[in-house]
Formats: sequence, structure tokens, C-alpha cells
Amino acid sequence: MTTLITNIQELLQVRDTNILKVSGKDMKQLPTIKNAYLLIDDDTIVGYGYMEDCKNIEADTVIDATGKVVLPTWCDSHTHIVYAGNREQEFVDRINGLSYEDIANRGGGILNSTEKLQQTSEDDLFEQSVKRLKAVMKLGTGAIEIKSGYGLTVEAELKMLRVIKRLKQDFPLKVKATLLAAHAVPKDYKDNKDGFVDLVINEMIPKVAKEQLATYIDVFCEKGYFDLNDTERILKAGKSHGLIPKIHVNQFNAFGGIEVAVKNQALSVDHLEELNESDIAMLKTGNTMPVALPSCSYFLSIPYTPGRQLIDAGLPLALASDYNPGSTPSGNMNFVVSTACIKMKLTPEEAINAATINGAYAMGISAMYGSITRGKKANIIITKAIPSYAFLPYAFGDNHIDTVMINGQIV
Ligand SMILES: N=CN[C@@H](CCC(=O)O)C(=O)O
Ligand SMILES: [Zn+2]
Repeated sequence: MTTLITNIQELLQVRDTNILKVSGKDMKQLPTIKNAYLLIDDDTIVGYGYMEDCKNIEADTVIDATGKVVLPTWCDSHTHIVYAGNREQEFVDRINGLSYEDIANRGGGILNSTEKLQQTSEDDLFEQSVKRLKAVMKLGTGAIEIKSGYGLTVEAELKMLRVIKRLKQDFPLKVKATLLAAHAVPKDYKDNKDGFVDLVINEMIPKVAKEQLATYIDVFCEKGYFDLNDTERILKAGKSHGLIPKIHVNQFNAFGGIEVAVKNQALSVDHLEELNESDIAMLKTGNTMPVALPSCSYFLSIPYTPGRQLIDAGLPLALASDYNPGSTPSGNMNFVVSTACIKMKLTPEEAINAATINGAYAMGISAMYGSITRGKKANIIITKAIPSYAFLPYAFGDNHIDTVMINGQIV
């Protein structure tokens, strides 16, 4: 089954060679073809070029994209979309003056979601998550990373990861799973954090690795959660079971977590709202992808990750949603891209690179996702008729998407 998309006003992120990420000044370059065609065979991109060169191409289905922009689907490398219930009361509490930290200190926050998740059946959790997954696919997300971390017991963490596995099996988008057991210290271990870290290392990691329920190991490395020593121990234990590090770090405090991550060859370091010069120098020594989560900064009114500074230092940057019930109850990557331009001063080219190819890198899948490249998966967004691609981040808040194709099928 072949599909030919014709008369594309502009085809974005066209990469003839299969690069895995873009960094520094290269992020300003977004290769495009104006007045283009795109040819898909089943689930694979097989050809593209100028309209004048597509005269002899025949296909089973032809889609006319006159006036429309076509680009790869968003690669959202950081989400927590498997959760139970919501936390809108905490949102109201914050409006009335409490901080995210205050709420966590009185037993709310992550532990609030933990309580809800532990009381929710696996099927119910699956159904709640399906709704969110369907919604983000419609908004152009074609690959997604999903974390555990609201279970905090062996059984509840496994329940979350089994739900992620079902989502992976039942939906066409690419799903990568991460074990984030060290997301918060559960109530039962309130005065025994080391005991909980031991549980993560001795029981959770081996079980999850044996059942192949996750590819990545994550830790919330933050004051009041897990310190540098805990982070190092958990990352090393994960690595010894084949799990690749990818951590939450520098959200509220910068105290050396990035060094631990880079030294353990983390695939990504995520949040980075607080960043100092030594963190940037450390990132320059490795291949770890910095990931910014601007919707989280927006929702919590905390600083934005200094993405401009990271890119100007020659580093790559990825953008992700952080979709979760506490700090980012939104998985809209279009908003993420707009907010990165508006608040972090990324150019539209940089933001689109960050949300496609670099997002794919932060999930370890950029050889097959994140650009319009022959042989890559046919995951594409066709916009409505718009004046130019800069209109996407510019006219924020409106949905500019006409069609989303994942594996060559319209969703
Ligand atoms: N910061 C840690 N974890 C999530 C928020 C979790 C929550 O509040 O439920 C985040 O990435 O923002
Ligand atoms: Zn997160």
C-alpha cells in the first residue's frame, strides 16, 4: 500500500543522511523542500523531492497538501502519562499560595498520585492512560517515553510498567518504558530512605529487567527526594541489569547530579531549570542529551531551562512535555514548541529540531524516527493550510494539525 502526498507547501526536517542528533549552531538549520512530494510504502518513507520530479510516480492513495506543511511527528521523550486520577485541588492550593514543595511536604504531590494509583486496578489505569495517549497522538506525537514512578511498591511499579507494555502493544506509536521507582520516598519508608533505595536496587530493578518491562532507569535527583549517592547507586544497579540511565535533575537545585549522570553515560538529563557553568562544562564532555520541559516551567511558574545558553555553548537540546498530573497536566507538544520559542528564545528551526530528531535521540530511536529520511518510519504531521512553518509556534494555542499519520496510517 503506497501513499503519495503531493503539492506540499514545505516539507520540513528532510535529512538525506541518517544523523542521530543536531547540536549547537546546526540546530538553526532545518532542511526543507518547498513545493514537495512525499512517498510512503506501508509504514516507511521511501521517497521525497520536488513536485516537478513526481510526475511519473503512482500510488494507491494520493493526498493533496496544497498550502500545507508536512513534518515528522513529535518525539516526546519524557512523560508520566500512566497515572490515576488528577490533582486539580493541588493546582488550586498553589494558586492560593502553597508551593509545589509545601504540597509535597504535607504528603501531597507525587505521594498523592501514588495513593490513587495503588487503589486503581490495572484495567482502570490502562483505560485512563489510553484516553491520554489517543489525545496526544491526535496532537501529533508519534513516539513517546513513559515512566513508572507513581507505584513505589514492587507490585504497583510492575502494574504501571505492564500498563505501558499494553499501550505499546495496542497502539501504533513508538513507546519506550522507563523505571522511575526512585521518584519519591514512600510513606512506609519515610524514615528509612536507604531501605527504599535497597528495595529499588535489590528487587525492583532485577524484576523489571528480567521481565523486560523497561529500557531506561530514572531517578528524581533532587533535595528532599534522592541525593547524589542514591542516584549513583541506582544508576549503577540499573546499568548492571542492562537499563540505560535517563534522569530527572536540576529541577529546583543544582548540586552535581548532572556530573553523576554524564559519568554514568546517561542518555538524557531532564528538567535543568537550575543550571550552572560547571553543569554546562560537564555536558560538553559526554553524549548526554539535555531535555527541557517548558510546559512544566509554565505550569509551576519556575524558571525555564536556559536552552539558549545550552545551544549557544554548542550543545544539543531536546524538548519534551513531561505530561504528568502534578507539574504538567498537558501532553501537547505543539504548546511545548511554541513555549520554547516564546519563553526560551529558541528559533522555530531550533524548537522543531529539539522536538523531533533530538527528542528521538533522547529515546534512543533516532535511527528510525525524528526526520524525513528514506527508510525511517512514516510518522508525519500534515498541518492545515498555514502561511509558513513559523506560524506553528507563533499562533500558539490553536490546533494547526489537519492529519497525523503513524506508521503510514492516519490516526
Ligand atoms: N519532578 C518530578 N517528577 C515529575 C512531577 C511529578 C508529580 O508532581 O507528580 C516531573 O518531572 O515534573
Ligand atoms: Zn518528569
